[in-house]
Amino acid sequence: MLSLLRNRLIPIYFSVAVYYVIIPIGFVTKWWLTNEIMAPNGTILVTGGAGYVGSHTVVELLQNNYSVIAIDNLVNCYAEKNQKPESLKRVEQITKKTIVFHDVDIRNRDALDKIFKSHKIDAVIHFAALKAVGESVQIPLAYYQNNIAGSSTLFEVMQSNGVKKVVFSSSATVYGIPQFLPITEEHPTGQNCTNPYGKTKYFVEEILKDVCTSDPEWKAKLAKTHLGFLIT
Ligand SMILES: O=c1ccn([C@@H]2O[C@H](COP(=O)(O)OP(=O)(O)O[C@H]3O[C@H](CO)[C@@H](O)[C@H](O)[C@H]3O)[C@@H](O)[C@H]2O)c(=O)[nH]1
Repeated sequence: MLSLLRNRLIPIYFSVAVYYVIIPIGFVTKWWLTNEIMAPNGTILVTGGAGYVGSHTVVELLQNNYSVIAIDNLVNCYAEKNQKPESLKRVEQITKKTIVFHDVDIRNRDALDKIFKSHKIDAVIHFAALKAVGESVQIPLAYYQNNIAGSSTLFEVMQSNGVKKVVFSSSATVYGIPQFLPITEEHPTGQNCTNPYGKTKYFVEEILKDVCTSDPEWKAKLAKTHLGFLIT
């Protein structure tokens, strides 16, 4: 009797338990972990991905198992001819992962559209912008063209490709001269912007608010940073 149990029944019950209980629990747990606890690891387009904050963000994304497509027009970073920007080469060294990179200007609608059509992009983190306060006073039109027209083109291409999630790298300059301290998310924006750079960030925030109001599928986060630190 004992040997029948040991030799036949226990192995059979054990196999049935593995097949019908343990393996399904494993699959359900994996599904639950990937879908409920961690956000599904999708593909993020990072504009201005070769810049200071952009490249650090790319490191975080890769280390958290997102795939990254970085675009940059190289106006404020170094790259040898036909090569990835130096900052992204270093990100690849740190993370031991590969970044898809396109040398593209966000005002170039056709090039942007091609990127959205050739990759399955889940969301965009938008850093590409001119960002020097003093320079923006001297060449305001360049700032309005790059930062506002560029962002608007990017959002149009996102919309026409059904990508409606964006994190926008704004700036604490949208608060202007603070009306109270510490500044909170309730602090008014755009009232005392002291320079064209800050105004471009304020206008793009307003564009995104209007887009989200017009279409509830759009989700936008406005990250206001100062000297690389997230303020609100
Ligand atoms: O039209 C443009 C303008 C700039 N860039 C690129 O965008 C990146 C911007 O990065 P960087 O100049 O290093 O600025 P950061 O200090 O990283 O600025 C980040 O943080 C600022 C707030 O502190 C935001 O205003 C900026 O949008 C955001 O990129 C650079 O690689 C540029 O080459 C573009 O691709 N297209």
